[in-house]
Amino acid sequence: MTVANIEHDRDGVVWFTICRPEKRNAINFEVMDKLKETIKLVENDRQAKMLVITGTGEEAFCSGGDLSQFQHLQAEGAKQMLKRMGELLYSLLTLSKPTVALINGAAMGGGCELASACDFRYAKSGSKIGFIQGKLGITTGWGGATMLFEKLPYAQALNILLRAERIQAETMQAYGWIDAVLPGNDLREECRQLLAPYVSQSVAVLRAYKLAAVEKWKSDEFRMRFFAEISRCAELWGSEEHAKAVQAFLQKS
Ligand SMILES: CC[C@@H](C(=O)O)C(=O)SCCNC(=O)CCNC(=O)[C@H](O)C(C)(C)COP(=O)(O)OP(=O)(O)OC[C@H]1O[C@@H](n2cnc3c(N)ncnc32)[C@H](O)[C@@H]1OP(=O)(O)O
Repeated sequence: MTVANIEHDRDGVVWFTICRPEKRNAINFEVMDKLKETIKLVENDRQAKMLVITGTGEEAFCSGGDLSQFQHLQAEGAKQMLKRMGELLYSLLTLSKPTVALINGAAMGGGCELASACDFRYAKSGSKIGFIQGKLGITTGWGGATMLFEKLPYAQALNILLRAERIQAETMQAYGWIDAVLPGNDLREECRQLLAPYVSQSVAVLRAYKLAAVEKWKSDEFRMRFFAEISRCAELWGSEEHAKAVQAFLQKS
């Protein structure tokens, strides 16, 4: 069974849908491979104008890293996993076409980092958003804090990270992280309507603006900060606090 679907629509939008509703669309290594393939495709396909990332089902957009798979990783394995997804989110952040996270339900942990790498975040009303890493005894491990500090006012970003709470989409819109809250009766159609003015532009125009926007993130200094965050998370991964929090979550659910 496929872990993610890749669809092209007639407007030039590529839809990447994580298909693991039974794990609330958690990201495992197979999802990473599919995401890598999709980012490359959108970057190189002359017909592709935009990328939308979403999840299957009503409950979750993405619940972050697959704890059932990643809990067994030793220090070096965890570091490699975090760096591998970090590279992917860095290439998503700096992609030369506009990107959207269509948040169809809860976004937790790394799910928030995936969404933070996108240019726009549209959420179904009532979705819960949680940069909850602090409560798991870790920090954002895929570059999420670095991206948050780029995209939100400093105190707002720090507030979200330090609280590590589940926050309603409507509140995250007031904080500036969500760009549009949608009713969600037909979420994809509601998203398509928001994208219509963008996809009426040529690929060349969309690409030129996107390149202007992401140039600042291509410096060595930015990459250094992005991957230093990942190394700090890797150091916390093997802590007793993290192991206990993951065990508690997996046993409860
Ligand atoms: C690795 C990178 C790191 C980072 O950089 O941030 C991370 O991402 S750490 C992971 C952070 N995520 C979490 O802590 C898990 C968050 N999940 C939840 O809070 C909830 O599952 C939900 C997303 C709010 C959905 O709640 P609900 O609809 O009530 O579903 P359940 O909680 O009952 O879960 C159903 C089912 O799915 C399994 N599940 C959910 N999330 C994960 C996950 N991240 N990894 C693995 N499995 C996950 C859960 O265990 C249940 O399984 P079963 O009991 O077998 O049905």
